Formats: sequence, C-alpha cells, structure tokens
Amino acid sequence: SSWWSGVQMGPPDAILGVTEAFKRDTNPNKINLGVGAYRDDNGKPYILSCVRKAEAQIKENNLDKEYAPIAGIAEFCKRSIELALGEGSDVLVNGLNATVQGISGTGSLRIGGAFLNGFFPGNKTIYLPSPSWGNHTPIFKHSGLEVKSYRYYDPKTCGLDFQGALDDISLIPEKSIILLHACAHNPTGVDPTKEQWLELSNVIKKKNLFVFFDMAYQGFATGSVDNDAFAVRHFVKEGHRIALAQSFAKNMGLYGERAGAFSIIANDKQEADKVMSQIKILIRPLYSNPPINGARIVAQILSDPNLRNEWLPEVKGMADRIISVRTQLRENLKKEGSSHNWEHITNQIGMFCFTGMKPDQVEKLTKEHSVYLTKDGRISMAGVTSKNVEYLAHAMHQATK
Ligand SMILES: Cc1[nH+]cc(COP(=O)(O)O)c(/C=N/[C@@H](CC(=O)O)C(=O)O)c1O
Repeated sequence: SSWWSGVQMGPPDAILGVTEAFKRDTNPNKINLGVGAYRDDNGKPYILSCVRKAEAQIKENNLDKEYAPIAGIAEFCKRSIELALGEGSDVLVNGLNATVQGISGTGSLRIGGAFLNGFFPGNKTIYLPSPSWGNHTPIFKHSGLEVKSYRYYDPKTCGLDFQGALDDISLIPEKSIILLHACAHNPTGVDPTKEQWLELSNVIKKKNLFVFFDMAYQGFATGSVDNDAFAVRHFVKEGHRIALAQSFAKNMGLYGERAGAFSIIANDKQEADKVMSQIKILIRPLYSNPPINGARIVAQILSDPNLRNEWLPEVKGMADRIISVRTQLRENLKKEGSSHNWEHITNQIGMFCFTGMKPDQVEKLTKEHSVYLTKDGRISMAGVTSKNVEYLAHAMHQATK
C-alpha cells in the first residue's frame, strides 16, 4: 500500500475555497463576495499607480537578488513600524521595537505565535474576538498556543456587544494574551468607537493582559492611515508593550507579494535587541529569510515623499469606493422592498459587511443567484460595484424575504 493511503481529503478553505467555487460557475451574472481582496468598480483587481511607479524606480536601481537579512529588508521594517506608530513615536526614538519582515499578515501573525509560545512568561492562551478572521485559530494553534474567545459581535444589532466584551475580558486570567483587530474587524466590519477603545485599554491594563494587535487594513477602513492606527497608538501611549502584525496586502494591493511585518515593543533597547535575536532564531528554520520584491515596493513608497503622497489618496479612494457601495446596497435593498433593517451595512466599516444572513439564506444566494460569500454571511464589499449592486440587492431580497 502507499505511504499516503491514510490521507483523507480535507475541506476547502472557508474563505479561499469560495473563490474556487466562483471560478467554476458559468453564470455571467455571478458575483464573488468571498475573499477580502479589493476590486475596482469594474470588478477588476487594482494595481495602485504608486506601486507601478515604485516598481519602475526599483528597476532603475538595478538591485541584486541576494538574500535579505533574516529579519528582512531594514528600510521596510523601519517604515512599516513608523507607519503604524507615527513618525514621532517615543518607541521609535528610544529603539524599543523589535521589527521583522513577515510573509504578509499571516506570516507575521505566525511568527508572533511562535515567539509567544517560546518566550511568553504568562498564560500561553490567546483570546480572540468572537467571531474573528477564520485563519487566526489555526495560526495560533499551529504555534502551540491555546485559543479561547471573548464576546465581540452582537447578532441582534449586527454591532458590537461592548458590555459582553468587557464582561468576558474582565474574566480572562491575568497575564493572558488578547488579540485585537486594530481596525476594520474581520468578518464583522464592527469597530469599537474611540471612547470604547479608551475603556478597553483601561480594562486590559487593569487585567494585566498582553495585547497582540492585528493591523491588516491600516488606511483601508476610514481612508486615513492615522485614524486607522488610533487604537494601536493609544494603547502604546498608555504604556501597553504590544505585539503587532501588519499587512500591506490590502492597503497597497500587494496581495501576492506577501509584504508584512511583526513587531514586539520591549521595555528598553537592550531588551528589544535580545527579543530581536530570538525572533531571528525562530525565523531561520521556518523560511530562513523573506521575499524581497514586495518589501522593496513598500519601502520605496513609504520612503519617497512623492510616492507616499500619491499612495495616501489612492488608499483613501479604495476606502471611499467601499463606503459608497455600502450606501448603494442599502438603498437598493430598500428599493427592492426589503422589510429588514439593513442599517448595519452602512454602520459597519472596512472590507467586510456581516450581513446577518443565515447559512440557508447564503446557500440560496449562491445556488439560485450565483452570489458567492462565506457561510457566515460575510460579504466582501470590494466585490460590489455600481454595475452589480442592483442584481445583488435583488438576490439578497429574494433570499431573505
Ligand atoms: C484580520 C486579518 N489579518 C490578517 C490577514 C492576512 O492577510 P495576508 O494576505 O496574509 O496579509 C487577513 C486577510 N484576510 C482576507 C484574505 C485571507 O483570508 O487570507 C480575508 O479575510 O478574506 C485578515 O483579514
């Protein structure tokens, strides 16, 4: 018999598998609202013009193809953490951060999980919001951490269960790890208000919990990289020594380039250097050193004032298109005569709308209307355009009336 006769067929990925099913559908009206990847108003993937210009400049530099350092391209790391914390941040001035390049957001979270599993002195359990991005649980379980959750989403209001979150957080054993989505919560699109972030910071500090921020959408939620970093910057200002995973997949459209960063903020420079040395030791046997192309593009854009000033309006443009299709979808559902309250479609923020549709309604939407979305009723608003929003509203009304 074969070595592998015991291997079972695994299920398709809950998110990426939706796109596979979408590709097989021959219906010309089909709509892919699965993967959180931006599309323009013609439903096409979008390459930012600042990215094209950065690539041209890089090409002119005739750079070699040597290995990057284990920690990645230094300029990329410096510019990434600077984007997150803001240029004047004390942390950067005092060199308290240990920042490495990760394989996009996923790889940065994974390095983080591995580091925490190896060195976290407290309770090696990470508490995720309920629900959270589908890949968070496997990432942290593979890292060796125990995974638990705290209440976050309120299905009754399709909004934040703030009191539930506070109640659950106050029950988390001290010195545990808590994961927070910095902005544009996935899959719900529900973010705490600024006041609620202040309260969360106080409760989490009182409970002496360690914060791991996942910031995969900086600039993509409100269109402002500074607004979207509010929570991260507030927590750091309040003295939380956080871990942070960043991704440039969405806000620079670098999905397949896999550009991301992982940071630990230490108490002093010496501690940061020791932490950095241990993170490098765990990266080396994982993938040795990261891919250079995406990091070079990000470093070029963030370090060249002209490119950076071209990027900011482009990321705002993507955020604004998402906000406008939210309004259009809600208006068209009203036109369809839907009796449901769809206010959450415009209250929610970022790439996703957590529609509240049940699995059987999702099933109908896909089977009868060729609209593809994840079973939890999450739709990637990036897949909605001014051309397909009426069709979508009609289909959603038929599936939910
Ligand atoms: C919250 C969050 N964190 C990290 C990532 C990782 O992205 P990366 O491409 O590794 O930088 C994603 C991607 N989310 C979308 C794509 C995916 O599932 O991989 C999604 O939810 O559709 C997130 O939504």
